[in-house]
Amino acid sequence: VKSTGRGSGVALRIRPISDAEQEEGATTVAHRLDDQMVVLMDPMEDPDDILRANRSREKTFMFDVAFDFSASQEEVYRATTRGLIEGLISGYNATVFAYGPTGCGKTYTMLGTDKEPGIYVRTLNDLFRAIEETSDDMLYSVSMSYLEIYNEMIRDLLNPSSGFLDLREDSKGVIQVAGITEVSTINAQEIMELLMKGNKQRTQEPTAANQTSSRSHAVLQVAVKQQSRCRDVLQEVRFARLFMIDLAGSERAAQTQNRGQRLKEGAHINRSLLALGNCINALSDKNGNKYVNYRDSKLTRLLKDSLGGNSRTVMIAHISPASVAFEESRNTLTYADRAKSIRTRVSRRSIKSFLGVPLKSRCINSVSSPGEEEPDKCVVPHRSVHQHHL
Ligand SMILES: Nc1ncnc2c1ncn2[C@@H]1O[C@H](COP(=O)(O)OP(=O)(O)OP(=O)(O)O)[C@@H](O)[C@H]1O
Repeated sequence: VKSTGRGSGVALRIRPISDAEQEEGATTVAHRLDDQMVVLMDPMEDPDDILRANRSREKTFMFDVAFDFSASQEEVYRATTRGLIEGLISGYNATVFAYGPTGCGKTYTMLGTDKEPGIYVRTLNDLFRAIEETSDDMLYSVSMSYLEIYNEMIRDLLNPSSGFLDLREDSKGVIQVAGITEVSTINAQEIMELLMKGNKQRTQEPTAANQTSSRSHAVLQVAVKQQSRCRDVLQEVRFARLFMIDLAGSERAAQTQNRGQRLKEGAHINRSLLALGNCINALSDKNGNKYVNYRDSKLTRLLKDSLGGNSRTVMIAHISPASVAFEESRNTLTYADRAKSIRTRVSRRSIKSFLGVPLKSRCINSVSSPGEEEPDKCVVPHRSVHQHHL
């Protein structure tokens, strides 16, 4: 399997067809052709229509890596996320997104089940192992937090009673969630229990498309601080953050027959997804002179340092193989296809310290995003690539 490696990339996962889809009489219209290619067939077009048959019935898409029902959780983890760990413990930020319509397997990929744990736990296990291997020379501290963004409000999934939390910029210019619970356990079983419990706190409501549809974006944040054990030289304290994000369903509000509250949620969900898409679009601009508007949503503000020039970004897009999901699958494939050009320049974020005492300077961010000094001005209109969500 070709891996997204240590860099950025886009993966596509087609989940198994569900019993409900089969009962509806759905056929399979999305197939993985090889390690990278996926084909989607339009179920509405008449296969006997010779004139049109070869023109529009099938569309193929190519990704860094493609999975179908036969892929194990371990395979998906290895090909998409494992390669980010080495960077993380060397001071590079990274972000992994699960994107796709409701019920297509985002939570399955990220959280998974007790028997088939997903990317969260596999990543943390490997991170702790990697840290142990280098702990003779380096001193590490790892902390985790788990939050949701629902209707543009942030809630602590490890302590939901704490109400809505604010984003703040700390003295080093790093965006933090004020008052969030930070956990530093390294026991995998404990972590899984915490995350399962936290996930149950996510705002879920039935939509016509999915009985337990997640209406929020769930964000698992892992912060790694690292310092050389050698105390008699100018030391460097390195910080890096990994965000693993289970996005809310990307489906159109209309498709789920949502009204009132659901529609409002749809608009907010779209606001974050739209802002995310616009940021990715601007970041992937070949000339690098597009303004990246992180301020448009809570999600992109939180991810500012992890999407910019300083980070690796992996998107895992999810689709159903069923004919009944054709429209959504096509929209998702198109969105993911456009996200493919995320190719961020990576630099290491660090602050110097002397004899273990950190200097109170701002973090040195050697690559700044274009236009960053003028956060409220949009210098280039964004391409409207995500209109299918509206
Ligand atoms: N690759 C897979 N293998 C087996 N079962 C899967 C797979 N992907 C998804 N499923 C099952 O499909 C159902 C829906 O998946 P899941 O809850 O992960 O969707 P989702 O995209 O997170 O939806 P939402 O946006 O509503 O939260 C679940 O029962 C899940 O266990």
